[in-house]
Amino acid sequence: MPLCLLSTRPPSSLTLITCHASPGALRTHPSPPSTTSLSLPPTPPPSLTCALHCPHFQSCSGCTHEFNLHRPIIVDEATDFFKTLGVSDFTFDTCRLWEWRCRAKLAVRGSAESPLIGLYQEGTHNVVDIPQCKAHHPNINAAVELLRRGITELNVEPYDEDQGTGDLRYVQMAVTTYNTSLPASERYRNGKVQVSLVWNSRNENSPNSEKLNALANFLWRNGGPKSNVHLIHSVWANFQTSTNNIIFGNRWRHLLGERDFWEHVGGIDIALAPSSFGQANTRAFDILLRKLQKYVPFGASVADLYAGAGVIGLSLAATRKCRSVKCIEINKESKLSFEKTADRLPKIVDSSISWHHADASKEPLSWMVGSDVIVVDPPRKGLDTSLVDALQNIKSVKHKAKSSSESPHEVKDEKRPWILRAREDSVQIGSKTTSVDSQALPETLIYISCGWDSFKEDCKLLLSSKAWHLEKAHGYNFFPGTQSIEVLAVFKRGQGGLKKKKLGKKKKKRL
Ligand SMILES: C[S@@+](CC[C@H](N)C(=O)[O-])C[C@H]1O[C@@H](n2cnc3c(N)ncnc32)[C@H](O)[C@@H]1O
Repeated sequence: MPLCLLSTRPPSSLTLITCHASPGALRTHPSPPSTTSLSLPPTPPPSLTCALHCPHFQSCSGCTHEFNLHRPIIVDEATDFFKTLGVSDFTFDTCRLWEWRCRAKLAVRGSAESPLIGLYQEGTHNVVDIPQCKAHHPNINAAVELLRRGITELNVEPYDEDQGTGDLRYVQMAVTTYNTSLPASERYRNGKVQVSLVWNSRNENSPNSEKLNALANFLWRNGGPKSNVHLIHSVWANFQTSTNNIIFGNRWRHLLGERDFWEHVGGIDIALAPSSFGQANTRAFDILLRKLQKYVPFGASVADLYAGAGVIGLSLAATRKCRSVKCIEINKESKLSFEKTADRLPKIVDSSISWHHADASKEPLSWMVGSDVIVVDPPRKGLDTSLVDALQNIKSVKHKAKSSSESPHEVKDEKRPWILRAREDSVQIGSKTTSVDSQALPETLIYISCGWDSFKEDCKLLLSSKAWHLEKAHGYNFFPGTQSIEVLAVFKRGQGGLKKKKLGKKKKKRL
């Protein structure tokens, strides 16, 4: 009997919705338990075919609903929301339902004899072990089991939050599914795991670093290329001694395996350092990127705000032959990954590409003016207020920009420290002389959101200003098992609906 049937939680919806999961999504689900009965069991209702079937559902906080994974209830709300705003063709892509998570940050607690590696129980700091997590890529679960063995055999003490003692605090597991020596159909299943051990010490010279090296060697010996099952891509250490809730410290060390971690999404090879933001659902992100590309005109100039390692901007540079791409990101650690990715773009890409270490909320207009398309992909809390303000007042920018032929970030006698810092940490790739109309205002705003509530607020604010209207919206099942969806919304400048109505009236008069 599937474990979900033992659950005391009611199904999240009593209505049975037809399962629209693509065959690819369903194929990856573990086969149902074999039966000794000669007669075939009745076909399960769709809610069960698309159910989580995870033994940790009751205790783990990672998933919040276990039925109808293909269609979180929030999709109905999103469909209605967009309809009231004039977009009646909102689409929702089901994506992969199980084993979708290629990036996980897990707490390590308990004892060396009995380690707990997993997520906190809802509302507590008690860690729940999740060895059979159904959301994880299977090789994350396998690497977690290997780590568990290593901790026990080498007597590595997990972190004790109350005392501030112990060695291993967290582990980040990131899977690369890009291995060109395998046929494409086998790459996902054979993903390799980059393991980052978050170690409770200042640096690699601290007294407990021998244990760190021993643990890294254990993982490499038993999961590296010379082991029976090659599972581990590389091992990294991050050093963190702070008592707050921030997982990573500032110091990273590459210990074993390949230094560079490559993935292939949005038509390009991307490098991702463990310190840089990476999307957890690689395959769903690829589907979203391919849709996004269709909304960017060929040859456009693009500003990619909240850019991380610049994956979106660089994918657009390559696939839409953009005139220029400007990526703005607050995390300095993403710069190196951006440079590596930009270096591997096809040689025919002839855009002016730059990455800026900057806070997008400071003088946001200066990043927008001169671009045809703005892409924003903020964290869950949504856009910074100053950015919403700037987008709302975009029309009034024209004459301000006219007073200077250069963007504020280019001014020669600049004294503002954050702009000077941003300049120092910036990277320019390709020619800077590409002709960009420095006074042009963006015509398209593409908003990618992982926070539905904040998106709704930002969306209402943008539309209320009448500076933008909503043209299209798509949803993606980035986090099956939860009520979160990823949204791709396309806004166009001005009041499209009103214009159309006026146009309609004129036509009628002529008739
Ligand atoms: C959801 S991630 C998106 C990253 C990237 N677009 C991608 O898909 O890989 C949000 C990014 O915004 C960055 N960020 C957060 N606040 C920021 C700010 N005020 N200015 C610039 N970047 C910011 C974070 O460091 C993170 O890399």
